[in-house]
Amino acid sequence: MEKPDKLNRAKERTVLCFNFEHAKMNWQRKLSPFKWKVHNVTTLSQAVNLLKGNTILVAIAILTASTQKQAISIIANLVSSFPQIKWIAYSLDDNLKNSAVSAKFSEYCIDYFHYPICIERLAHTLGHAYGMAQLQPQIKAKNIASYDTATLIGKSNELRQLNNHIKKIAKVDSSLLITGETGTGKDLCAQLIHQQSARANSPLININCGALPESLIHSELFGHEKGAFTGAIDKYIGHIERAHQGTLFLDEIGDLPLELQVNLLHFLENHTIERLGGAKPITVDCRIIAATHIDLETAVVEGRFRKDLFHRLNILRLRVPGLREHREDIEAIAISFLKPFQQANPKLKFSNSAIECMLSYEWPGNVRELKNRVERAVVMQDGNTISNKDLGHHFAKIKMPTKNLNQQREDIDTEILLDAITRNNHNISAAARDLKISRTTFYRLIKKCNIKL
Ligand SMILES: Nc1ncnc2c1ncn2[C@@H]1O[C@H](COP(=O)(O)OP(=O)(O)OP(=O)(O)O)[C@@H](O)[C@H]1O
Repeated sequence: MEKPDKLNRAKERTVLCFNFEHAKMNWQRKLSPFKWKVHNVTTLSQAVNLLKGNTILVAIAILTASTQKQAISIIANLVSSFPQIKWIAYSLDDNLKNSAVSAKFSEYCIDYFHYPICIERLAHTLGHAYGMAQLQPQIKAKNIASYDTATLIGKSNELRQLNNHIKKIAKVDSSLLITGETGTGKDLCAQLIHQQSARANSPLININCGALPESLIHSELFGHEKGAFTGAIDKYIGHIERAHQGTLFLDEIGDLPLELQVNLLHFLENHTIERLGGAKPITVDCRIIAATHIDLETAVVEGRFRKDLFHRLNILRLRVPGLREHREDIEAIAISFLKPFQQANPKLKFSNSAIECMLSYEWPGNVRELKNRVERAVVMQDGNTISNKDLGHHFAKIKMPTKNLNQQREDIDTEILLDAITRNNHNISAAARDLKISRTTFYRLIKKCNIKL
């Protein structure tokens, strides 16, 4: 077994932790004594973005009986695109019930654990998997283009305009503020701007200001020197410094505590930072993109956000529309979210009722909600067709609009006309005679029912 003390001098290794359960588990704390750096992801696109930018050789999938089907489908996709990765499955249930699906795990995973886990054994398996993966010849990830999630799907005027603005904004280096409701695609826009900019070959560092614990946020952003505070056993390079020559994306900027807003403003004005406990300023050259789903102008008026920082960030502005503002893109976006799952099951599709429900829903959680609902529906559906019920409780209750009398009459007329046309080998005069109506009336009805001859 690998003992933490023996690993003190070992190089830190990286493991991807795909948490299908969104369960709160501090894997970093559990595995750091064994010199593992843990990257947590909960969605396919997060995993792909991470794997595209990092050499990761081992991954753990955390699942339960209810998420195993979704998990195996996603792992199968990731294995075909990133074959270098050795997967280990960890079930939070004591056993996986669906034997057909669980058998698949032996195809894709080198080991399987179930709750409760022995962390030393897991660390041993991870070390073994890492060593095995390193012995493989360098395999280049394939099919990555098909996973290139940094694309805004949609042909509506709103998205066309958004893409145009992105192109223009990518050409310049000024600070940018992206606004829009939660889940609209602000993060995706920041990725696109970075990719299309002259800084594309340098890092895009993404910080969620709302997700960092307040006690850590200063050292996470600005870094610290060894011994700067109790527990600072090593020097730590902060996120801002790591964005040197690239782009720094400050998500949920409205959540940044006021005292750190001062430090950030200082950086924006001087392009220098000081690590905690450090004496000398360090110059950092990076483009700043900030995003918020709250109204920063109101936050300024209410004293929750510094006016001077707001003006520094708000040099360029990009508003991402809510999904209900570009409904015509819903179907195409939903189909794009189904694509990764169609690699495992090519017959998978949406029913007409599912599409109609998606088109009429308000989408308060925007594209992210659509994505989550599609992933959920893939797990819930029984055959190959996703129904409105599979999309969630709310969708099961949506009553499909009933057709009015005229529409129903038109349906019946269409059926009768088509039947007569087929019976009479497409001879319109004969079909009209058959129905005891004139040719003119027949043609009028064909036009009314929109039948293409
Ligand atoms: N037009 C689009 N086409 C395809 N995928 C999209 C589109 N817009 C958003 N997405 C996807 O929707 C998900 C949510 O988008 P994103 O994380 O960028 O939203 P956000 O506005 O930054 O959310 P938050 O405010 O919560 O940070 C992501 O997986 C993103 O790739």
